[in-house]
Amino acid sequence: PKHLRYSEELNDPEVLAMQFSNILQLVKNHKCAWPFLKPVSAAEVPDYYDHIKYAMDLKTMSDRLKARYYVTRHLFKADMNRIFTNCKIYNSPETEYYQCAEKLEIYFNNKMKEAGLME
Ligand SMILES: COc1cccc2onc(N)c12
Repeated sequence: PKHLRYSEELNDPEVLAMQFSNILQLVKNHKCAWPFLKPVSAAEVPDYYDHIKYAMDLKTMSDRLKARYYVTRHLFKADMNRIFTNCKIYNSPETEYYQCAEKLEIYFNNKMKEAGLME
């Protein structure tokens, strides 16, 4: 029956890539995604890379997706969560950046749950 997700389909890299692509597109289109669309500029934020050793952004994630890097949901989640944790390390809670990270994280987790990728 269609509702049964056979093991190979759950882990099929092609199926996962499609799901990650759909979720990544939705996240990029969220109104709170704007601070995270591209790498933080060292020119605009000179001390950023003194604080943040493992930077991540949504453009880099798109490049990694295209390069077939995301072969498991753990790898995809790890990069997305890095975006949120970096933002909460560098920015204080009352900033728009921090509050965008919180809202985008809730949205991301809901989309992952809807796709059955959050167990
Ligand atoms: C344009 O994004 C930024 C500008 C300035 C500081 C920042 O911390 N985290 C960010 N995404 C960020």
